[in-house]
Parts: sequence; structure tokens; C-alpha cells
Amino acid sequence: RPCSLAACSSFRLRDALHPLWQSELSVSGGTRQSPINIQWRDSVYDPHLKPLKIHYDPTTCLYIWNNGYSFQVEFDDSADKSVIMGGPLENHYRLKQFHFHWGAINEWGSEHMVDSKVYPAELHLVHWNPVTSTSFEEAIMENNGLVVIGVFLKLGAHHAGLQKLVDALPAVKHKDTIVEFDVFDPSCLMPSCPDYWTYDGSLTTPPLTESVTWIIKKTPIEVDQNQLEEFRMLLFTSAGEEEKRMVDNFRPLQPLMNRTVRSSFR
Ligand SMILES: NS(=O)(=O)/N=C1/NCCS1
Ligand SMILES: [Zn+2]
Repeated sequence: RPCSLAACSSFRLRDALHPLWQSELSVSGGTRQSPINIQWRDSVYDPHLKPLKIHYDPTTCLYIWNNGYSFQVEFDDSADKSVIMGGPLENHYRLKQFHFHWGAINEWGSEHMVDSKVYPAELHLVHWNPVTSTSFEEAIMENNGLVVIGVFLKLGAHHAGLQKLVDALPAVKHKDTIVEFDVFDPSCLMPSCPDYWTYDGSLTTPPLTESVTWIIKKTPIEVDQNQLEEFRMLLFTSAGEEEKRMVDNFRPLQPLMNRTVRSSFR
């Protein structure tokens, strides 16, 4: 991160002091934690990786809520209506929710990095394996029970699809607030480029379980400054509490340890 050592150390300390991280700076004994810095030159092209197939049904979208760490869009996952398959996956996975991570300023905010490049924000689309688990909660504890697609956001053109989401954010300004949000197709948040990296990792927020096959899209989507600033107007705090802006809700980088990142592209 482009900052002086002092700023970085206080930044990391401040980041570590967020309530979410007070007790979970790192999982003891974790060997496949997330996020990581993806070193492009160390990733290994795997010709067996298939194109990712995404079929989201917009009518499965239910509501948006502020969970005190991010804003989250929840989906009806009671049937195979919004699913992904292909890519590195052996079967289909159901979409459960998506959320974002972002910074206080455009110089940082994403959880993953590419050759130490950090983006202002990162989208996570969270899916679970209905073949090996009977619920999302169970899949969280299963090895490869989850697939999270990560999409980087970069500062650029206005994103019309995202704006429908941004317009609803004032209704979930405070922690534990919720607003109905129906008929939204998250495919509009996917870059058109099919290229991705994939590696075995963990959730980046509690319970930090090592149950995630990560699929990180190579190409970011563009959003404009106003849209990023709307994210930063959300609050970590509940109504009536002293306001704390919801910013820097990302986990620090974790060690790669004995893992290889595969790429779907040469
Ligand atoms: N950011 S993340 O998607 O890796 N973390 C999660 N924790 C609970 C469900 S998703
Ligand atoms: Zn996330």
C-alpha cells in the first residue's frame, strides 16, 4: 500500500482492532487461509480448467441487509435456480449471497491482490455445494463446501447495473437494517472476460473455515467515484450508537504456504 511505514503499521493495527478481527487476526494452525496476493508469474496455467458457467435467476433475489461488516444481498437457495458450474468445479453450486469489501479511500479496499496491486473494492459471490451438504451452514464446515467468486472493482465508468444496488444502500445505513430487494441479476456485475485464477482457501470473515474454492476473475469491473462513496456512507454501527463509517472491511493478506494458484488462461 502506498503509505509511510508509520501509516502502514497504524493502518494494519487499526485494521486488526476492528471488532471482527480482535480475536481472529489469524486462525491458529491454518494452512489455507484467505485472502492472498496472487503472483501472476507463479500461477500455473491448467488446460483442464473449463469455462465457468453462471446461471442466475433474478427472481431468487430476496433482500439487502447491513450485517455490521458489509452489506449483503441474500438469495433464495431452496432449489437449483441460481447456480454456477464448470470451471474447477465437479458439480453445481447454489448462490446464497453476495457482498463487498472496500477501503476508506481508493488506494486500498480489496482483499486479494494481484502482484501486490490492490483495488478499491472487491465483490464476493458466495455459493454452496448442495450435493455434499444439505444447507449453507453445513457447507461452511465442509472441505470445498463453498465457492466464492471474487471480482475486483476499479475506479472508472459509472456501472448502471450496480446503481440499482447503490440506490438501496441508504435504507440499510445502520447495522441490522434490511430492505426488500427483488429481481436483480448479479451476472451484470461479472466482467465479460472469462479469465480467472483459482486456489483453495478460506472464508475471510468468521468463521474463517478452510472450505472455499476461490475463483478470482482476472479483469475488474468499473464503478465511478460516487458509487464507491455511497459504499463508504454505510455504518458499522446500529441506530442510536456513535456512528462509525463502514470502511476498510477487508482482512489482511494471509501466507500462501504450500499452495499453487492455477490460471484458466495462458
Ligand atoms: N468474505 S467471505 O465471503 O470469504 N466470508 C464469509 N463469511 C461468511 C459467509 S461468506
Ligand atoms: Zn467477502
